[in-house]
This record gives sequence, C-alpha cells and structure tokens, in this order.
Amino acid sequence: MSPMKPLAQYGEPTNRSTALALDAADPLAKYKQAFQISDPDLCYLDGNSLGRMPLASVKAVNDFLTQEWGKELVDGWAHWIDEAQAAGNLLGRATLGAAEGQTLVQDTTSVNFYQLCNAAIKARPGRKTVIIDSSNFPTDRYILDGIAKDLGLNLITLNNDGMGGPGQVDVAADCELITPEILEPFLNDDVALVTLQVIHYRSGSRPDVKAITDLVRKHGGLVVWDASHAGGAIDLQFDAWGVDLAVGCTYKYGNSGPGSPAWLYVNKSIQSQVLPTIQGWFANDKQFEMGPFFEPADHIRRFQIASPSIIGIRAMQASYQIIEQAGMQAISEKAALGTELIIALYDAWLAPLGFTLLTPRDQNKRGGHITVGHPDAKKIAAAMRSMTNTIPDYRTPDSIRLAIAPLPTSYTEVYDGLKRMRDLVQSKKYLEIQDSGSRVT
Ligand SMILES: Nc1ccccc1C(=O)C[C@H](N)C(=O)O
Repeated sequence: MSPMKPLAQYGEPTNRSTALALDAADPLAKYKQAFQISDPDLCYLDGNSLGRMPLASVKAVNDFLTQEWGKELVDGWAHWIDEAQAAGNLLGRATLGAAEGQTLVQDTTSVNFYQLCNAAIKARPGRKTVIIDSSNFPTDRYILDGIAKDLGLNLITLNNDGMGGPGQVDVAADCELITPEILEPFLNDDVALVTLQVIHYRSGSRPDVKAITDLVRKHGGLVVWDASHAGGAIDLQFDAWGVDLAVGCTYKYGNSGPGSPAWLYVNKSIQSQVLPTIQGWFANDKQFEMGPFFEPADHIRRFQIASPSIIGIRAMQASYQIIEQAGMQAISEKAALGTELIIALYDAWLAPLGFTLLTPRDQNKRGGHITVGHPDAKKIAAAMRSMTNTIPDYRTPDSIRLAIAPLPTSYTEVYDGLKRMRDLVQSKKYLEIQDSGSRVT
C-alpha cells in the first residue's frame, strides 16, 4: 500500500474533484462497502460518537445466537469463559500496540475507569492527591470525584476550558491541551494518579502520551489514560510508550455498536502491583473452586469482574478483525489527511462565517475529529441533521464536532457535508430550526 501524498497534491480543497481524487487514491476506500449504508446521500460525520455498523456484525451476532447459544446452551461456557481475554488480545493487537495478556474487553468504560483509578490510587499508598482536567469527559470527572470523596483524597481539576470543577486551578492551555509543562507544577510526592484523555472528547486535542506518562512516573505517580476517542483513529503504541493503565470504549471508531463492551489495559510490568476494587469471581485465581477467600489471578484476569457479554464481543470481534486487516497505520494516515481536508474547508468556508477552530492544526496533536465553535452551534448542528442530511454532533457550550471515521467515511462525504454546512449557515436557514426535544445532542 503506497502512502497518501500531502493534501495540496490532490488539488484545491474547495473543488469537489479534489475529494474525488482523494477517494480514488485511498487504499481504504473499499472498506466503506463493509458497512451498512442505508442512505447513500447521508453525510455521516459522527463516527467519533457512534461508528457505523459493519455488515459482518450481523452474521457474527446471528451465528452466535443460532450456532452457539442456541445449540450449545451452557456447554458454550467451555469456550466462552476466556473470551474477554481473547477479545482483549485482538483489540490490543489491532488498535493499542499491546502484546497479549494486557487487555480485557468487558463492562463499560465507566466501570473500567473506576476499577483502574482505584487500583492506581491504592498502588500508591500514603499519596493523597489525584489530578484530572475540566475538559475531560463527564463520566471520568464524576467518577474520580466520587472516588476522591470515598477515599478522602485531594482532587485537583486543571481548569483548561474555563468550566472549572472540584478543586479547580486555572491553567493556560491551547485547545484544552495538557502539556508536560502545564502539568509539572502540580506533580509532587503526594500525587498518586493523573488521568487524561488520549484524544479530548470536545476539542479533539491529543496530548503527548509518552512524555506525560514518563513525567508522572518520575514523580512516582501513575496515569490512567482514557482512549475512547483515540482507539481506531490514531496509531496507539501503548507497550512502546510505556503506558501503565488505560481504558476506552469500542462503539466509536471501533464500530462495535451502542453499549458494546469496553476495554481496559494494564501493562504486564505493573499487573502484580495493582488490585481490583470490585472483587468479582472471574478475577479469582481458581475461579471454579469457589473458595471462601478472594485470591486474585496473577495476570490480567484479576481485573475481570463477571461473565463476558459474548453477544457484544462477537460484534466487537467482527469489527476489530476489519480494523486489523486494514491496519492502524493506514487508518491513522487517513484520519490525519481527512481532518486536514476539514481544516482546509474550515479556512475557506467556515472561518468567514464566524466559526472558530478549536482543534490543533498540527496533525500530531489531533485525532479523527475536528471541532469548530460558533455562538449558534446548537441550532446549526440540529439544522444540519434535519435540513441537510448531514450528521455532526453538538457539545456544550458552543462546539460542533466533525469526524472522518477512516473505514466507513469517504473524503467526498466529508467535502459534501462541509459544503452543506457552509450553505446552511450562509443562508441563515438554520435559524428556523425547532428544538427536537431530544435529550441527546
Ligand atoms: N455513550 C453515549 C450515549 C448516548 C449519547 C452519546 C454517547 C457517547 O458516548 C458520547 C461520546 N462519548 C462523546 O464524546 O460525546
């Protein structure tokens, strides 16, 4: 597979022929057919929230129902029992740069985050400070706040977006980005845990995972990374970067379906030092002896709580096999080029209409989505859906996220979506939009 050339070599970004030329040269173009495309006119730019459905998932789930559960009944457990680990190995290999035995596919990102944050804090006894940023995803902020209250810890919220939070301290960050320089003044021998996003959910910024992990380690603390918006979009190399602990979901760029099982990663080098807070029976070393005492396995299973969702795992495996085949290098390259196209169209079309760019221009500092700000963002995002057959998403207070999910999204889809967005805002027709009444944005 030959690598893609820089954007400028395909032509002027505002010409549709440029997007068509990008698609013609795209080594991943064929993968769009692997997904259900019910409406070919729809520009789906929200793969950063919920990925499209791979056609292979239908067969995988159906086969599970009829050939496994339906036929095998309880005997199926003989081969289902370790599926959280098998699925974890696939996900780790395909998307995390993780060798076997360090990843589990189970539960939700929230539960996995709770488990790993608690484990990290307890692995640093005597340390009483935990650090998060105010632009972090709500579930991470709320869960860490709960843990801090439970364990009597001092929670520092780095106020990098002006929204504040418990124990807030103001920091000057560009595009919300937490850098080692911003973080370092808060690190000392009282800090047990720092938790950050690999790709910021709102702004799309990407911190330097290795540099921050090394810095926190130098001060004796641990980092829990949330890679929900990064997995399947950028080429993660957790083993090589020395990441200790990480979590993420599988329903965004992982295309595994709404509520699909999430994952956790615990580096082999620290597995013996960290323990689960929710001591489920799957974590017990001799699980089927069902003994009176909890004795955790000395490997990744010590973080498994309970029965894996096999139906969810079958859908997830179908999707991650496609990702593995396509390869994260090609996928991350398309995310970089596709987001560059979005930025070029933003410069030409959106900036003159009063939009601002909230994502870094440096492709090493972003992932698969670009975020633009506008005072009428909520209305514009809703009108794009109902009036132009283009799906972005809105995030409070004033952001619209526009993503290229590299496997199912074409460059032309991105181009058409951005053009419809420009025309809509230029015409001011979006001002006529009525609130849909949905709780979801
Ligand atoms: N699980 C959901 C259920 C309903 C609506 C959105 C979600 C999301 O996951 C949102 C995503 N994490 C985001 O960055 O906005």
